[in-house]
Amino acid sequence: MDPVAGTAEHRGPVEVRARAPGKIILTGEHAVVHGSAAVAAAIDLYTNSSLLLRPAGPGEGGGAGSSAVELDLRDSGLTFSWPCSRLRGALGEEISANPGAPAPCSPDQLAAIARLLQDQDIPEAKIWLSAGLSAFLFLYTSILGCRPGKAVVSSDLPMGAGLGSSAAFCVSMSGALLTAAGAVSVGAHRGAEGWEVLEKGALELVNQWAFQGEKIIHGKPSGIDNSVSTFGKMIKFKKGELTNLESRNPVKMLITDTRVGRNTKALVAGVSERASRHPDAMASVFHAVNTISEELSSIVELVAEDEIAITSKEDKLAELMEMNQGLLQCMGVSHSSIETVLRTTLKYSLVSKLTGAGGGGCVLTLIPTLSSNIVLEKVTRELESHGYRCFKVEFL
Ligand SMILES: Nc1ncnc2c1ncn2[C@@H]1O[C@H](COP(=O)(O)OP(=O)(O)O)[C@@H](O)[C@H]1O
Ligand SMILES: C[C@@](O)(CCOP(=O)(O)O)CC(=O)O
Ligand SMILES: [Mg+2]
Repeated sequence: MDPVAGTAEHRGPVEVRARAPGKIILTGEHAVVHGSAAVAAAIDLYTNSSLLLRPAGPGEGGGAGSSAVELDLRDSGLTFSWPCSRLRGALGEEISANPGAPAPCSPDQLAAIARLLQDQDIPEAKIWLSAGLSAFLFLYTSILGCRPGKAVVSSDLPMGAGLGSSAAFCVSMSGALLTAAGAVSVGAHRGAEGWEVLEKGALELVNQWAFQGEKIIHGKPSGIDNSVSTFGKMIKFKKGELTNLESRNPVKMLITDTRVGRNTKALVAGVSERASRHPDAMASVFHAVNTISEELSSIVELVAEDEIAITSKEDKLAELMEMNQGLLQCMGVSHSSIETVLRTTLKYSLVSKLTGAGGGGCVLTLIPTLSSNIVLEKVTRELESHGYRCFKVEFL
C-alpha cells in the first residue's frame, strides 16, 4: 500500500478530510528520546479527521453551532463545543493564527486551554482524553484562530496502547487544519484508495505542527511517531534525522494488545528519572540500543534470496528484538502482562518485544516466514485466553 499519511481530500471549499497511520517500533523506543537510533514502520490502521469550516459569525447562514468550535470524537461517543467568543476571551492575546510558522504551546496558552477544558464535562473514566483535547485546541486555534468549525475524528487504533494513536491524531488533524487554512497543497501524485497526497514541503509543515501537538500529549517526544505517521513506510530515526528503509522481504508481525492501559508521558518521564539517578549505566543502555537499531536497520534492507537466507535474516532480527526487550526491562518499562506474552510466545519458539512506551499496551511477535499456520493459531488462542487481543498488521 502507498504511504498516504497526511493525505487530504477536498469536498467543496471548506470541507476537508485527512488520515494518518499508526506505527510499530521495531527497536529503539525510549532510547530514541535520549538520542539513540530507532526503527519504526507505519501500519495499515488509520486515524481519520474531517473538518467543516462554517461561515464566520451569526446571521451568515451557518446555523446552530455556527459560531463555535466543535469536536466530535466518534470512538468515545463524546462531543465538545467551545463558543468562539469563549475561546477569544480565554486565549485573548494568545490567539494569532499563523499556520506557516509552527511554534510550541506557551505556558500561558496551556493554562488557558486547561481552563477551556474545565468548561467541558469530561467523564472521569475518560479523563485521559484531556491530553488529546488540549492538543486539538492548540492546533486548531494556532492554525485557524477562532474560525467556527466542526471536526470529527475516528480511528482504527487502540488509544494509549503503543501504536502511536497520539501521533496519528496530531498528524491527521494538522493535515486537515492546514489544508482548510489553505496553507498546504496537494502534489500531482495520487495515493491509495483515491486519496490525494500532500507535497513534500506540505508534509514537512504537517509534521512540524504534529510534533508540537505530540509535545502536549507526550511531554518530551522524540518525534519518531509523528515522522513515521506523516511520511509513512519504514524509517530509521535518530536525533530528528529520518532515513527511509527499503524492507525488501516483508517482515510479518503479530501484535498482541494486552489491554493494560498506560500513558506514554508518565513512562517517558520515568525513564528520564532513572537516567538522572544512574546516568552512566543508562548511557550504556541507550548506547547498546543505538547499536541494536543500527544493526537491525541494515539487516531489514538486505535482500534475502532463498529460504535459508530468509531464515538467517529473521533469526538475526529476532535476536536483536530479544536483546532490545532486555534493555527495555532495564529501563523499567516492561509489565507483568508483557512478560506473560513473552513467556507464552517463547513456548512456541517465537520472539516478542514490547512496542511503543510499554507499561502494558502492545507487544510485537516476529512470525518467521516458514512458521506454520497451526503454530500461529495455537499461540493466538493461548494469548487470547489471557484476555489479550491479537491481530496481524500490514506495513505500509
Ligand atoms: N482519536 C483520538 N481522539 C482524541 N484523543 C486522542 C485520540 N488518539 C489519541 N488521543 C490522545 O492520545 C492519548 C494516547 O497517547 P499515548 O499515551 O501517547 O499512547 P499511543 O500514542 O501509544 O496511543 C490519549 O489518551 C488521548 O489523549
Ligand atoms: C516511548 C517513545 O519512544 C514512543 C512512544 O510511542 P507510543 O506513544 O507509546 O505509541 C516516546 C517517543 O519516542 O516520543
Ligand atoms: Mg503516543
